[in-house]
Amino acid sequence: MPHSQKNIHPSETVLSVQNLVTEFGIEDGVLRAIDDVSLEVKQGEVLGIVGESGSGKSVTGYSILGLIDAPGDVVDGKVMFHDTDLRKADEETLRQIRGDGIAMVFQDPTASLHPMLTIGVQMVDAVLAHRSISRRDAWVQSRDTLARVGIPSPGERMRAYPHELSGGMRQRVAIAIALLNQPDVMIADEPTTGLDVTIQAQILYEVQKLVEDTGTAVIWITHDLSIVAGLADRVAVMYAGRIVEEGRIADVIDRPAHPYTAGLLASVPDSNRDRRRLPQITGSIGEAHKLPGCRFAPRCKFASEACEVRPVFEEIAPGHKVACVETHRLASEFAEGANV
Ligand SMILES: Nc1ncnc2c1ncn2[C@@H]1O[C@H](COP(=O)(O)OP(=O)(O)OP(=O)(O)O)[C@@H](O)[C@H]1O
Repeated sequence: MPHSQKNIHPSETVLSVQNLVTEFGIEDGVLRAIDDVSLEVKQGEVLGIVGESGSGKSVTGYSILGLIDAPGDVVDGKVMFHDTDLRKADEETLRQIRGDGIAMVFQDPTASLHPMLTIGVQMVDAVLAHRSISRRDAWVQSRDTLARVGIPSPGERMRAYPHELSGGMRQRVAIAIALLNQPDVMIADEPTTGLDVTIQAQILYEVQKLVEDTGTAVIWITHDLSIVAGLADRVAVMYAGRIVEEGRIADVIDRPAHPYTAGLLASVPDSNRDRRRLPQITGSIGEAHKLPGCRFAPRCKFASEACEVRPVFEEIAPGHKVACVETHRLASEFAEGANV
């Protein structure tokens, strides 16, 4: 079916993650890399997952797809893809769903491309792994998908080897391969990091168009809030393995309710807003995974004794959730700022 003919049902939840916990055995015990993570995406929706290095974004993506290997293990939670519980699915079902139902684009495009095979051969094989169509039709579909992600002269690029393409082109090829079988969900893990900002913007624009045309739901993982600001419908902010804030992108950007989100926003250069009143964050995640209470407390200017208990992740406005007992102090700081 051509992409544009796919029926889009924007209210349909395609992927739902409930209370997911993934741990790694490490030298001095167990690291709970993600701790009670819940999220969902609907058809045609873009969810951004944002947080600094070590916050658990990639582990979330890998856990969804059942790609966590020893010494790691998904120890609790549910991952529902439509009606299939992926944690209970057998290897054959998972293999079919990976690529065909949920596709992942990894941080390093080179890692997912075979250096000795042309782009065309790799794409055609990826189509034929999931579809019984002729090689010629698979070739045409591959070429058209390259064109959709903005690759010029796609027929010629099909005959090229990965090393003959620039980093930006290779990344587009990786995204095209992920989209080849019209997956219901694409999980993209920092796929534009390291690319020139103009090329990043182009790729984001093309992804947005694709989402509109095909209804593919996208989970876009990044440490850069400004990237999801222009791309996502909703955003989940992660810190040391937990989601600390989630909501519609405009709500989170205009009224951040967690001091960590406010700190991330403060680091985004934005000439249209006065960010001087936002609390800057210093330090790093460090040993935060070991804290039983709020893991951000050691870096938070609003921290109090109340933060020694794990904050409840609760709704503060329709569709806007936060895990912070001192969020009112952040809000009053904003209010004071508005009066200056
Ligand atoms: N194979 C592993 N063994 C032990 N710990 C791991 C392993 N993979 C990830 N972790 C730990 O899990 C935590 C979350 O890592 P993750 O890669 O998901 O973070 P991230 O937010 O994606 O960061 P980055 O942007 O650097 O990729 C980190 O503390 C990391 O050290």
